[in-house]
Amino acid sequence: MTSTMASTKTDHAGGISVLELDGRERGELEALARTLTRAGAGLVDDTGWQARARAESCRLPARLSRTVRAFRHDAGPDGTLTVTNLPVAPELLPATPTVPDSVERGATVPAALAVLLGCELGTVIAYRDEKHGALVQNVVPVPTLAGSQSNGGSVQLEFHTENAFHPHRPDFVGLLCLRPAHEDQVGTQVASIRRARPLLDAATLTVLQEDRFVTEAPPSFRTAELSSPLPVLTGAPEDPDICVDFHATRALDNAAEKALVELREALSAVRQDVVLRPGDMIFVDNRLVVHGRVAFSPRYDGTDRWLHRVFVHLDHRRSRGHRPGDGPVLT
Ligand SMILES: O=C(O)CCC(=O)C(=O)O
Ligand SMILES: [Fe+2]
Repeated sequence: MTSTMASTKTDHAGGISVLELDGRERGELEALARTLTRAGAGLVDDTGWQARARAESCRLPARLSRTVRAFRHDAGPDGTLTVTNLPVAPELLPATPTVPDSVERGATVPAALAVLLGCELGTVIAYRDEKHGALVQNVVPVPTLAGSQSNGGSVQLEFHTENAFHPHRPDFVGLLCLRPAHEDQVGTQVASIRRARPLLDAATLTVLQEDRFVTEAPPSFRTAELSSPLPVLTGAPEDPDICVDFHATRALDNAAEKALVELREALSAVRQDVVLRPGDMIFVDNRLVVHGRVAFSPRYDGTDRWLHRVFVHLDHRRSRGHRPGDGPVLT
């Protein structure tokens, strides 16, 4: 299935939810983001700036606010929300970065937009061992990472729950497109367990709910090497959460391995490819949806695909033990 970003908000039956901002809403949001570029030290990772962004997020256009809050309450069968026509002007951007661990420290208009929308959804957080703990990260192709299962790669990125190994993984992942891929068809891929579950038989679902899987941490996370044995599906059996990374999760026995293969097939069958264009921001409910990306061919000449990424938690307090100094960055 392919979803285009052309429509106004669709209902849940017709594909993933899309909210297209109108010209007035886009203008209001641009003014708000511009205010934030001048606030405080003008740095996203400054706690004073973040407090200001939280306060300003109360002034989002009402329709956007309503849509984000409804999505937070229930992310729907596809577990994703895409907001389009955000005020991003690709012609005004610097060259797409090409270095590993690239982040956006400056409170630019796109960085402010990503944080504003993230604040409306919950609390924007980051991880110390990933991209220097910066709140706004760049998803860009990096030559030395081309073949890697990371967002700097350009090979097919396997379906994953973001930071699946981490006890406080994000509740939501937001990806804002600044610059599209050359092919104009490089898709972020999403697949919801709410769509895939009906394709799985009862015995497979039972195995997936048992402590028969371990997930490795990426090499950059030095603190946690391997999760304890855990289920892939948790919570209400008729509407479970999913936590799996098809690159990093291993089954502990043959039946569990078979269940993992079947889960992957079911998710692939309900997969949707989302081609993000400049000014499109997709939010993925990381408890219901796995995401990945198709392979593509970067040029590394400053014109490649460029996304900003933010992570959102709903319960900031719950991760306090992982947040030294009560800041937004988790260990
Ligand atoms: O490049 C994409 O569309 C998604 C990359 C990804 O999985 C991530 O940044 O978390
Ligand atoms: Fe990801």
